[in-house]
Formats: sequence, structure tokens, C-alpha cells
Amino acid sequence: MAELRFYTGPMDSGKSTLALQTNHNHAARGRAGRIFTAHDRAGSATVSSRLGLTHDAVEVGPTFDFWRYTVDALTHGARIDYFICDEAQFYSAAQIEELAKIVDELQIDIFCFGILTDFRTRLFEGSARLVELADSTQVLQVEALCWCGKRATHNARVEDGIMVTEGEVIVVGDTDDQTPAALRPGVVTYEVLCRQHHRRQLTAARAKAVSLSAEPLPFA
Ligand SMILES: Nc1ncnc2c1ncn2[C@@H]1O[C@H](COP(=O)(O)OP(=O)(O)O)[C@@H](O)[C@H]1O
Ligand SMILES: Cc1cn([C@H]2C[C@H](O)[C@@H](COP(=O)(O)O)O2)c(=O)[nH]c1=O
Repeated sequence: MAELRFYTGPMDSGKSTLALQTNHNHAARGRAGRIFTAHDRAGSATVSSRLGLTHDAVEVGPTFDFWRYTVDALTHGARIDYFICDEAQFYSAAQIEELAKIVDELQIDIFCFGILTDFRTRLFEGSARLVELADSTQVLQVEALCWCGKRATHNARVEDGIMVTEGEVIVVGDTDDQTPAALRPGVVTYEVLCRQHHRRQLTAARAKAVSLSAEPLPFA
């Protein structure tokens, strides 16, 4: 029986790496797959992992119809055993429903990868529908860590060095920009945090600034 599986974790937890490894393992056994993505950091129609792997993909825009794409391909004689769907948080609820239909009606395995919640801690549309419909939802084993050492579960958006909690839901960006905020005005970056530090809006830079400015205790 084909399955719809959802693999999730915060940014920088290895989802795109696992997506490309999954593709590699299935392709190595002669299975025919298709790779999809949306708004990858490396540009349109590409899946990119921070470990350096990249792969061409089909870009899933707002009007992309998975069911039509698949039926067209099969009618033209293509064989499809599985789909790899990266950045699935950006797919619409209707697109996730098409994926579920493809699993059930066409017996194609579908592996989806994506973050669960946005910078406001709200579920992304695609991820919410995946949690509702997937045969299984698994949190990635590799733990992304907050600056305090706890497991990072949330994604903070940082603009000009300040964590923000309002704005557009989709803003492509990376986590590992070490350039001082003053040198990259207007650039959006992300930082993974534990829930407590996300709730307190305490990023690594702010925690450092607060501890440096704190008055030393008299007995220190
Ligand atoms: N230089 C490195 N050495 C070892 N592992 C690394 C290195 N750089 C990144 N990684 C691993 O790659 C992971 C990010 O992989 P990626 O697939 O891009 O994540 P995601 O798609 O979840 O954002 C990091 O959590 C880390 O485990
Ligand atoms: C939290 C959050 C993230 N994004 C963007 C930022 C990145 O381009 C991707 C996530 O990529 P990754 O492979 O998981 O590292 O999503 C966004 O647009 N909005 C958000 O709230």
C-alpha cells in the first residue's frame, strides 16, 4: 500500500538532506521518482541541502495541480513510483489533498518534508493539512538546538538584528548568516529557538547583550 508520509522539524534540522537521501535510496533500487519544491533558498526549481547536495525539482506554484500533472505523465506512458515534496509547508491545502488522492488512487508513495510552524508559531497551511491527512508524521531525529542548548522547536525571524512577530508569512531566508545586522540592513534571517526563548523573544544576540549589560552582583 502506498503511503503519504510527512517529515517535519524546524529550519536547519536536515529535512532537505533527508529528502535527497530518500530520493537517492529509492532511485538506487530502480524506482522512478519526481522531486518537487517551493521557494527553495537556492532558487526556483531546486532542492538544496546545507550539506551541499542539490537536485533539480519541479517548482510548485500556487496554481500547480499535482493530480493533473500526474495523470498527464501516466497517460503519456511515464512510470512514477514515488514523489519527494520539499518545502511542503508552502503548498496549499488543496495541493496536499491532491497528494493524498494520488497516494490512494494511483498507489504512488509520497514523502513530504517541511517546517510545521511559521515565525509567529502558527501552523503553515500545507503542514496543517499534512498533519490532518498523512499516514504518518515524524519529527526529524537530528535535534536543531537553541542557543541555550535545549531542543529548538520554533523558528524566529530576525530583521535588522531584531526578532519580529509580524509580517508576510513567506519570506525566504537562511539561518546561518553570521554577518553583523548593521552590515546587512533589511535582510531577513532566521534563528531556531526553544519555545521559552521564542516566547520571550530572546535570540542569541539579545541574550548576549542582556548578559553583558547586567549589573554584576555585589558578591560576584
Ligand atoms: N558543516 C557541517 N557539518 C556537518 N553537518 C552540517 C554542516 N552544515 C550543516 N550540517 C547539518 O545539516 C543540517 C541542515 O540540513 P538541511 O537539510 O539544509 O536542513 P533543513 O532542510 O531542515 O533546513 C544541520 O542541522 C546540520 O545537522
Ligand atoms: C519560519 C519561516 C520560514 N520561512 C522560510 C525561510 C526558508 O526559506 C524556508 C524554510 O527552509 P528550511 O529548508 O526549513 O531551512 O521557509 C518563511 O517563509 N516563513 C516563516 O515564517
